[in-house]
Formats: sequence, structure tokens, C-alpha cells
Amino acid sequence: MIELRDVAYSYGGGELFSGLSLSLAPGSFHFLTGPSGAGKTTLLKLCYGDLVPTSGEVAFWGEATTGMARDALALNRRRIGVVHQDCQFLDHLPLAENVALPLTVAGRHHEAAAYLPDLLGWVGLTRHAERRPPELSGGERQRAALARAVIMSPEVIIADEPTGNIDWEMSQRLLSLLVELNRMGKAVLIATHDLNLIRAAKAQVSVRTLRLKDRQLIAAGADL
Ligand SMILES: Nc1ncnc2c1ncn2[C@@H]1O[C@H](COP(=O)(O)OP(=O)(O)OP(=O)(O)O)[C@@H](O)[C@H]1O
Repeated sequence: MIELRDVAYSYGGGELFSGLSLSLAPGSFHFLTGPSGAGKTTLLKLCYGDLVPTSGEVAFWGEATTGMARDALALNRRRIGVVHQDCQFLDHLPLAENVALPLTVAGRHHEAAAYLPDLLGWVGLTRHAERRPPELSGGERQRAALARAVIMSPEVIIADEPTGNIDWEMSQRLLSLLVELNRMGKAVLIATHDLNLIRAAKAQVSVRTLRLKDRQLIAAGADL
């Protein structure tokens, strides 16, 4: 689905990482850990096509993104649902409209009525549909961000620190939604500092934990 092949990235200074390869297969569940500043968010951005590697190659569904026509790239990116670290809502719009935004942007706003009720119910936010994002708790915002990430029925879900600012109970709730998506066959990739979250996931699904450190991506120890 998504493949990084011998990838390096630099923001202009030294290389953040190099020689890095990663393959996200259907139904896989990966965690990405590593010290702050190691490049986890950057690596996720390479995976969803927000950044282009300084060397090496990114392939979406078997096709290299280098030289891919803009339309084809956009279509592939719609197959990837992203939960951003800071959620990135439009604060002046009600929650329901924020969640439906990917459909609106794709010119399919009329489909929102068919998907939204179930989706908001799934993340437990039905009664908050008309609230603005600043009126929601951190956990509610994260669940709304997940609902928005899956409204286009993506095949891959990428989440950047989805439980960063929420309590353990809410983290568990969010994790169970991600596990549910994975059991439906979706590939999941989560960047996190939260080792307890990884342990909790391991009790439910088969996960692979990768650690980004010293410019390299390594498999994390079995003690996690
Ligand atoms: N747009 C940018 N321009 C220049 N440098 C950047 C940019 N974005 C990130 N960096 C730098 O790249 C490095 C990696 O950042 P990144 O956000 O990928 O790390 P991270 O592992 O996700 O960190 P954290 O765990 O703190 O979120 C950091 O040193 C950061 O300051």
C-alpha cells in the first residue's frame, strides 16, 4: 500500500534520517516511537505524501510517487486517512461540518448525510455534532479527528500522537476504535511516546513497533 524505499530526508540542515525503508501492508498495525525530534512526524508526512524525500522513493499502491500525475497523487492520498497531532479543525465550523470536510473538499458534500450519523455515533459524538471544536475536550477532539480521517473510507490510517493530551481511559477508547478499523483490514500506523498504549494494543492485535533513533529505523525490543 505505502512503501518507503531507501528514503532520506533533510529540512536543509543535516539529514534527519537516511537509508530508511518501510512497507505498510493491508491489515498491518505499526507503532512508531523514538525520542522527541527524531523525525517521527516527518516520517509520517513522507508516508502520506505531504513531504517528498530528499533521496530514495515513496510508492503508493505499487507506483512510485515521483513523477506521478497530480490527479493520481490526490486520488492515492484520499486512500490514506490522517489524524494530525493538533487535529487541525476549522474552529468556526460545527463539529459535523469539520468531520465532513474531506467529502466537501472532494465535491461530495451531498454524501455527508449518509455517512455522518453513523460515524459520529461510532466515535460517541452524536450529541456534540453542532458544537464548535474549541468547545470540545481533548479526547472528543481526537475522536472527531479520527472520524474525519475515516469518512472517505481510507485503506490506511496514519495518526500522529493521537493520545498525546488525553487521559488513559480516553486513550483506550481511541485505541479500541483504531483496533476496530484494523480488524476491518485497514493498515494502521501510529506515532506515539506512550509505551502503555503500545502494550495495550499488543494485547488486542498483532502489532509491529518501530523505533526511530540515530537516523535509523529499528524494530523495538520485545519487552515493550
Ligand atoms: N518545517 C520544518 N523546518 C525545519 N525543521 C523542521 C521542520 N519540521 C520539523 N523540523 C525539525 O526536524 C526534526 C524532527 O521533527 P519531527 O517533528 O519530525 O520530530 P518528532 O520525532 O515527531 O518529534 P516529537 O516527538 O517532539 O513530536 C526536529 O529537530 C524539528 O525541529
